[in-house]
Amino acid sequence: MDVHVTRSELRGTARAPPSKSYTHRALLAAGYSGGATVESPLISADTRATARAVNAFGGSVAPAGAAGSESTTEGDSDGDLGDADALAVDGFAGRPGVPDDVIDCANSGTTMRLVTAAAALADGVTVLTGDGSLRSRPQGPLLDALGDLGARAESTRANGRAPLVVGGPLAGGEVAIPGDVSSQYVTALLMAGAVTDEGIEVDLTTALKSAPYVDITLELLADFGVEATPVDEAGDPLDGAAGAAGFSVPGGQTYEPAGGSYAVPGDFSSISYLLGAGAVAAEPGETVRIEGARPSAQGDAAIVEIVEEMGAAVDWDREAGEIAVERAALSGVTVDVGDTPDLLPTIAALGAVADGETRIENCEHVRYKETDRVSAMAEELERLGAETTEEEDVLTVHGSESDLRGATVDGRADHRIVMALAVAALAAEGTTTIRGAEHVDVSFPGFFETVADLGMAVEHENAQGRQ
Ligand SMILES: O=C(O)C1=C[C@@H](OP(=O)(O)O)[C@@H](O)[C@H](O)C1
Ligand SMILES: C=C(OP(=O)(O)O)C(=O)O
Repeated sequence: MDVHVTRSELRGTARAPPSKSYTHRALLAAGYSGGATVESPLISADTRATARAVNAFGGSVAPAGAAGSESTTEGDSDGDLGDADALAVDGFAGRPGVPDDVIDCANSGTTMRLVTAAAALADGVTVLTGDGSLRSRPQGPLLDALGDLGARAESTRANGRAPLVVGGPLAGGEVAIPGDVSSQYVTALLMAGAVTDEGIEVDLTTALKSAPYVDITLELLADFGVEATPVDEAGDPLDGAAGAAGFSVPGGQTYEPAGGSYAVPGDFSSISYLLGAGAVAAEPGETVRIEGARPSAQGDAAIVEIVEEMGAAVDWDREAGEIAVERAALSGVTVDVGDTPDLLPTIAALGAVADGETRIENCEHVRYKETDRVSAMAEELERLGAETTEEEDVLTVHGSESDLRGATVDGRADHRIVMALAVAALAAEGTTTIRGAEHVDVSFPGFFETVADLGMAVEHENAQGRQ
């Protein structure tokens, strides 16, 4: 589906969608438990894939309060989760069953990594696959780690990519893994390790990128009563994942959230587009307000400071969970995205609108996402008239040389590229057509409706024409 975005001014209040990262973990943790309710979950294409996996392992995920609250669907289905504001999860109590069918992780890297480690606990074989994008992403280090721990963990094409074949059961042990490809491997091993007999010690062979995502895992595990600890070179405990040399999770633990339920906070990666849109296009003298922005372990909350550093007036009431932003003339910044890869598209889009140079450093791992987001943003922003320079580990957007004008851009079948281009389109002269806009369904299903409510001039085009 194409959308046409015309330069426009925004005002008003939007609500951030719930966090994708927390929702994946909460659904799987509830699956590892005897059962739990997940309040205010994100229901999107990616989190439905995790719900399907929980069902496939013998659990069930269904809207809470729905008649019977039982999944009435086949084991590998996500059922009809609708837009439920709570999900009732029946767990498989630490022992995933052998799925009846292949698990389709669709477009979701988090699902594939977390579910691969869960599959290694089952007494039998699980097959996992996904869409073309997911089948091109690296799984090798996780497969090697599970293999070293004694599980069967193979890529059918022997290229470290899905389809994957995983067989257990895994008892636990000590294993080495690189930290600079994906933090999701560590998250996967910690979540599964808690229900092994022996526990798992993870030694990092390279420094951890995307470390705040492991902090999200540690925070959620603690809320489910599960202990896991980052450690330094000497094996001494650390407060957080930053700078960790490894992680330790004792086995034989039980997942159980206090009060039987877990509430998902708002998503700061999604907030980055709303905040960016406000900074670029709020009506002069007016604010764009974003609700659902309570502090949590999310590294992507850094977008608040980044937008401020670029010159926008931002007021974050942490207790109320509300951010207000006013438009300003933005200037370029230098940002290290080692901890915050998902912010790269947003920062690049803001850099194209800003005056001066925006340097986005430490971004090699951003090439391993739904698409190579470094190249994707460099090329698509150029179509809008921006100048960019791409190095392996750095993306530079030369804002002062940019005079953005509407054009047809390709969302690359990647939700974050689509949303970031929509932010840039707000400042481009005339109308920008974004191809593949439906992919926002991966993390922010109501994105275009939400920004239209704030005043973005947006028209959808499907087979029936413009709407
Ligand atoms: O664990 C998570 O929820 C995620 C971790 C990050 O991936 P990497 O650890 O692969 O960088 C991030 O990019 C992804 O969107 C979500
Ligand atoms: C990379 C992302 O997610 P995943 O790794 O789960 O596909 C993302 O949401 O930007």
